[in-house]
Amino acid sequence: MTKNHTLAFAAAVVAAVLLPLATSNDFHLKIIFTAGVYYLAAAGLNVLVGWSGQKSLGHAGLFAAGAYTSALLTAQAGWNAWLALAAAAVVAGLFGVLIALPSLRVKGPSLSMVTIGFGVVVEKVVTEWQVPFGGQQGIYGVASLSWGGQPLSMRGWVWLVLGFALATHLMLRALLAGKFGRAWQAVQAAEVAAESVGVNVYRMKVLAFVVSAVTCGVAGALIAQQNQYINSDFISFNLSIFLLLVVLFGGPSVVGPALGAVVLTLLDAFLARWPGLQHFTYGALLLFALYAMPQGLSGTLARLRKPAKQALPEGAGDWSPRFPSGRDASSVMLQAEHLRKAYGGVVPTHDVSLTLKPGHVHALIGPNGAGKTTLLNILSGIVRPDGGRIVFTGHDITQRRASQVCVLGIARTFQNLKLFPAMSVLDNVLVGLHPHLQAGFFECLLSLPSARREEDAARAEAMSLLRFAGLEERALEAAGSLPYGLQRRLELARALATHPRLLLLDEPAAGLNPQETGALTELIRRIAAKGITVLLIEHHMDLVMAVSDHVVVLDHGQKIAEGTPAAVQADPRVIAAYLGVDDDETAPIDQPQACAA
Ligand SMILES: Nc1ncnc2c1ncn2[C@@H]1O[C@H](COP(=O)(O)OP(=O)(O)OP(=O)(O)O)[C@@H](O)[C@H]1O
Repeated sequence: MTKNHTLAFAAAVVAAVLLPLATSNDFHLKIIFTAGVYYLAAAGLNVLVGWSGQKSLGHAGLFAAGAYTSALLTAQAGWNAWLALAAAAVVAGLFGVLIALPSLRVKGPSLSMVTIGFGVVVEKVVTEWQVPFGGQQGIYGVASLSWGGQPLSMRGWVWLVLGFALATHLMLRALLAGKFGRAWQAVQAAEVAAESVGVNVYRMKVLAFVVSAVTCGVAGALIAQQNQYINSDFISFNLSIFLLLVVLFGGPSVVGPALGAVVLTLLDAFLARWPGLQHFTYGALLLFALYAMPQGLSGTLARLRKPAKQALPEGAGDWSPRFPSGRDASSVMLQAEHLRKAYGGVVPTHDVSLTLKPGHVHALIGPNGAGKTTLLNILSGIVRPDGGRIVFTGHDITQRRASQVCVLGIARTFQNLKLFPAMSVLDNVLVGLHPHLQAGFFECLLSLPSARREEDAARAEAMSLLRFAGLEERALEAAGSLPYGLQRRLELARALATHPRLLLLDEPAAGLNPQETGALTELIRRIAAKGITVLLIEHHMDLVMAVSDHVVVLDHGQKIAEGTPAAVQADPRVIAAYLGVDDDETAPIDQPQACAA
């Protein structure tokens, strides 16, 4: 924790202790309690919506799962109220898994649709089913939490919920500041890029959903136990919208849900006298938050504050790859055989075979539309081939997903940059280290010393890598604010952070000026000298000729030539493919511009 955060947190603890003592009016205490409960629900939902970028419109259903679990277990099965509260968290989490597993497999608005459906079904079930949910009358006799054998007073409830809120804040803050928070942000910014640096996007989305389900379930259970009663009036579609509004209005920072919960609970209490106005106001606020404050109230306030000057983290000596290959012309690092990919009538990969040797720099060239990027996508697991086989360091990776391919040691960059632009340069590189960080979910949530040590070591390593790539001074800047040439360099550094054995570069010099291209050539040479095998797609022939040991030429999805740069340069089939002329009309490729896209 920084000094500022420690002070702010200490102030919040003091306020949480004193605030309930400032009033004995039960109505006022209930408002504070309600704000605390909404904060709990929204804090988890913020992980899903604000951090991982998934929208849910049915979290009232998960609120209900927690509320009815605690109600049924205490009122009908006679469970201890504290145990029932824990069970509510578990049951809501299980519902979260059940919803997330199928709905997060597909892209687009499917999660929103499934969650709307879930919310509506839950509302109908608890309204219509007399047994066990008591129909519209609901369930009476829900046991209140007790302390020292006595049910909690209203003031006791407020202390309890504020204590839960502060603990939740601390845990989520620790979780979001580390590898999980970065991975969720990466998923939100560019799923394909996140997957290509070893983040299992699907698993991260499911995890975010489960976190949101658990906090919503606890919030629901607290409402049922404090009221000692629950019915379907608590669980309407409006609640789902309200929770989403708290998150969007508060903003996606760690304190956003707290700001949103306080402001909107007060507004809700104020507008209670005019129910007709309530929904109109929420709709208007939602529109206002979306259009005028895309970063929510917390983002707007943060922009007004002068940013604190941060010191650059220390590096950890010279950067070196963990799995350097010796240069060996007689062994094979990657063998691709008879690869094929068709998109309808277009066949960008047609029976392509390829051998990559450890420690070598291979180049893949060919005219526009020859199928180079498609081949790179297949090798990196982003596109599944229709036929053929790829064996990499003894593993058949033909049908593996990109994150698994990355974990085995293949990293890549993209023709069209895919950085995480709102994240810092340092965090972009730290996402690249994700597959090598061992700390588990609970270690990060509880900020255990093992997780903190690993995080410190990761930062030091990322700084060393940034120094290697010439980006050290830019470490704390937003990646999207770097000049284009440095963004390309950063994407390369992020790929290196995954500690690849094989680095795939898709047109790394695209859009660079001659000086930047020269610097990039130098960087690729240094990477190769460190023992990392490279496969490079490039249209800049001078770069290809300067760094490659071996060149493969594609045309119309087929391999038409391969060999040393000099041999390929003089090959009449290659010249014909580039110039689109007959073999006997061709001259050797000696002008870089002749091949430039
Ligand atoms: N997802 C897709 N759906 C349909 N067609 C595709 C898809 N991806 C690639 N193609 C087509 O496959 C062909 C090869 O594309 P690819 O991007 O692999 O070529 P390239 O050699 O990398 O070209 P460039 O040098 O211009 O980047 C093109 O005709 C392209 O339109």
